[in-house]
Amino acid sequence: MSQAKERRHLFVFTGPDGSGRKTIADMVGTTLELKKVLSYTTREARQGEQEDQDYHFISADAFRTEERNGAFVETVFIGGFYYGVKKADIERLWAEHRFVYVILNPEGAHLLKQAFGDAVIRLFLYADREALRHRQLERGDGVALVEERLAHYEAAMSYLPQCEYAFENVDLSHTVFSITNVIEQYLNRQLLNLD
Ligand SMILES: Nc1ncnc2c1ncn2[C@@H]1O[C@H](COP(=O)(O)OP(=O)(O)OP(=O)(O)O)[C@@H](O)[C@H]1O
Ligand SMILES: Nc1nc2c(ncn2[C@@H]2O[C@H](COP(=O)(O)O)[C@@H](O)[C@H]2O)c(=O)[nH]1
Repeated sequence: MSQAKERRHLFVFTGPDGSGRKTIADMVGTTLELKKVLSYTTREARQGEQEDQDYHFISADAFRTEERNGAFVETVFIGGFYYGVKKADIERLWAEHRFVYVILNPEGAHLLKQAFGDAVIRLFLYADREALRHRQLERGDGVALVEERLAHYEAAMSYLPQCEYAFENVDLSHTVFSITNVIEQYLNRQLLNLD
């Protein structure tokens, strides 16, 4: 079997907080039947979030133990909580599905790129600061939380040039359509290689 037939990809949806990563990743993932790699976090589930669907919610003690055991390929500490992705989860999904996706901040995207190289395709989503403020306030996030997230806006935006693709998320359907087309090219390449 040629190497091309074995090619696996991890699509990383990244960008500033509130840029539409979760909404778009899950819409594209559902359309293309991609499997999602779930992060572990020590924060509480928010209203509407579900265990094993949005995150694996675990205690800080359990997180630290797993971290000591080397389970995580990357971890971050944000707003007083730990977040991380387990290497074994990626490998397990890759064993059955060659195309999987994950939603991370730019720091996590960078670390996954370092860990998995060409297998990682970073899709950077963004919109202007005012649009992000408006969208987060509209969904009911508190002013303080929104402003705290926006304080990291410029730092997150500075990661855009390093990503394989960038999309300004103005019209949601248009963004989903554009990203679906990009990922489909990887799926089609895979099919061609199997001929
Ligand atoms: N193009 C768009 N136009 C208007 N609203 C949008 C658009 N894209 C996403 N949204 C809305 O913006 C909000 C933030 O989107 P989402 O939660 O997907 O972002 P995120 O990058 O995952 O950020 P966070 O981690 O803060 O949730 C949601 O309410 C979502 O419905
Ligand atoms: N580097 C990582 N970043 C992660 C991970 N899981 C989520 N995130 C990012 O953290 C912030 C906060 O998320 P929230 O759901 O609490 O609002 C956001 O930017 C996420 O994309 C992870 O495992 N590693």
